[in-house]
Amino acid sequence: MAAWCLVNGTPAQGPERPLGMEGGGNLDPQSVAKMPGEMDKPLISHHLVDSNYSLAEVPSEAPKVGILGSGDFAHSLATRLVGSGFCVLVGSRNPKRTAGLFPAAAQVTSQEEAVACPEVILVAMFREHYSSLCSLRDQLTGKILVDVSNPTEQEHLQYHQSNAEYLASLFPTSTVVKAFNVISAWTMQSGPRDGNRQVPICSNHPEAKHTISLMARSMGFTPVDMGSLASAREVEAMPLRLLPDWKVPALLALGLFVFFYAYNFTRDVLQPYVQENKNKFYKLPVSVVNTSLPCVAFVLLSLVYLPGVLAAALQLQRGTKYRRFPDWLDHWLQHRKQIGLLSFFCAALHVLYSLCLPLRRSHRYDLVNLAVKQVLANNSHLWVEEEVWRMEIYISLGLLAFGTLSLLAVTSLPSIANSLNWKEFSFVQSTLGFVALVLSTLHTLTYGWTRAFEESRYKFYLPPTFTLTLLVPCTIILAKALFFLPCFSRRLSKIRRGWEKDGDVKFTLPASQALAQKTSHV
Ligand SMILES: Cc1cc2nc3c(=O)[nH]c(=O)nc-3n(C[C@H](O)[C@H](O)[C@H](O)COP(=O)(O)OP(=O)(O)OC[C@H]3O[C@@H](n4cnc5c(N)ncnc54)[C@H](O)[C@@H]3O)c2cc1C
Ligand SMILES: NC(=O)C1=CN([C@@H]2O[C@H](COP(=O)(O)OP(=O)(O)OC[C@H]3O[C@@H](n4cnc5c(N)ncnc54)[C@H](OP(=O)(O)O)[C@@H]3O)[C@@H](O)[C@H]2O)C=CC1
Ligand code: HEM
Ligand SMILES: [Cu+2]
Ligand SMILES: [Fe+3]
Repeated sequence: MAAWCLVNGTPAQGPERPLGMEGGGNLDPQSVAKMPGEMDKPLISHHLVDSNYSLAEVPSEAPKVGILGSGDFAHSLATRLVGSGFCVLVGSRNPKRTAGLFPAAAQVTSQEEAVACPEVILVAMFREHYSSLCSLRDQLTGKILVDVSNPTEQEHLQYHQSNAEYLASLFPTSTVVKAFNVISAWTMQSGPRDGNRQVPICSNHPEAKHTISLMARSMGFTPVDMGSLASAREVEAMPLRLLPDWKVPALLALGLFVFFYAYNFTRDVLQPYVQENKNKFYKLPVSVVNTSLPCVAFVLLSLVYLPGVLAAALQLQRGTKYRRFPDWLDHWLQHRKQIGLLSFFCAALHVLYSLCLPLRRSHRYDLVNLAVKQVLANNSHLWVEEEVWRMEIYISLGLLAFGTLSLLAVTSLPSIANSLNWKEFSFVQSTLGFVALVLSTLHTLTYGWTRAFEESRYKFYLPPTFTLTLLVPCTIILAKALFFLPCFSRRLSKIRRGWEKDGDVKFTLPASQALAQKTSHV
């Protein structure tokens, strides 16, 4: 379109073209040639570092960028851009008042002056004030306008047109690019420390998008192409979402905690109070929490491995892998990472709480009281062999389970996950994760021992808490064992290689591969 042709009057010189500044002729070839490789070095461009200039004396050949607005975000943008070697012009309705707030190198002037020279203008204002810029329309013709705005949740619902598209409709002769809205003023000012913050960018003009991508890159961000300006609404919704993938798993964990806490409160505090008139309220902060947390961790861990079993069962029953799983299962499969990490978090808290159990004063009083009782009863040696073994074993199994879970948690860090190949990652996540589930189950079983069968353990007719948690994991372990039987495992591996029960394709596996499949999957 015409607007864009004006900006990019000269033909492209290759992918590392400078920031669309060639039109103005104020281009520094050296700094441009270095740009992509300089990301890991300080972001101040060479002439600012090497010279004895004060920052106020920016060489005139630095690429020029205009900013409209003098608020918080404008200030952060100006600071970052000056630090990245740009010549910044800030356009304010009241330059005298605001000039003192900006770095000396940024020139604060009237709006008209700020947009006269630069080819790129960042609009750091709120949507409702865009229309006040209409008097600048002629001067903005052919220039790139960058919309950095974030709508509030209410605005996002109220307007069907994104802020960027609205800006584009006000300035049909300019090119509008959506960028930088996901970055907070703080990050913008301090700079991304790991040089890895992503900035989604979209525009209807590929050249303008490319220009702003290079600009983002030289500011230390990683541009992500989001396509045309029609995506702006989606890009504007991004900062409105609060940890979207974590919402359901976190609510699930919270719900389980509330349930188990109420259950344990009823059994361990309410029942003694009501039926035996004993005051056990001291158990609320540590004891009841440490009976609830491990149950949450254990249930969440089994919920990580249950959907895999359900998926396999469904495939076996349907006799094909070419039918979509139901939505709930699909969604569940996709949230296993979050559920698993929450399980790890609860398990880690359980470990810390468990280690602190003997530190409590209540525990010391219990010990002393027991000792006094022993003395009065004239018992010199208290040692129940079975109890000793039970505890040694369940503690050890708990430690092993937690160690294995830690491995899973570590490999889910992106830096570690990226260094593993697919097979290694799935060995840790799928195989070791299942081992962790088995170890946790054994830990819980040895902790529970015969208590599930003792009538005195049923408070208010409620069974001991751990019995509630065992059903799902035991089902999973049984199902996995079942799928390991040759008749099921052979059928499952055939299905996963594309065989269909009712299909025309007859599929047979080479014997050696059938064996490998059997051991790798279930
Ligand atoms: C502390 C912790 C951290 C975790 N971190 C991560 C993480 O970073 N990333 C992550 O993804 N998960 C993570 N998880 C979740 C979990 O470890 C993984 O999802 C794990 O791979 C699940 O293993 P699985 O054996 O149940 O399922 P999978 O091996 O994924 O298999 C699930 C099901 O998918 C189907 N399937 C498998 N292969 C095929 C095929 N070729 N064709 C068709 N269908 C197939 C089958 O029905 C199978 O049963 C974490 C868990 C924990 C506890
Ligand atoms: N703060 C942040 O962390 C982030 C902000 N953003 C976006 O950046 C934009 C600016 O945000 P922010 O800097 O925080 O807001 P501020 O309120 O601090 O700044 C807005 C600026 O707009 C200018 N302006 C121009 N015309 C008008 C007008 N008619 N009425 C009022 N002000 C006008 C003002 O500058 P002057 O008086 O000099 O003309 C004012 O300083 C918003 O769209 C926001 O969504 C995006 C990402 C992060
Ligand atoms: C270092 C590792 C661990 C240690 C030292 C440990 C220790 C303990 C202790 C001391 C108890 C008894 C709590 C009480 O007296 O109320 C217990 C119970 C339990 N633990 Fe662990 N544990 C560990 C790891 C785990 C892990 C990884 C899980 C599962 C994810 C787990 C699940 C449970 C469960 C379900 C109970 C039964 C809770 C109840 O019903 O009272 N533990 N553990
Ligand atoms: Cu054009
Ligand atoms: Fe979701």
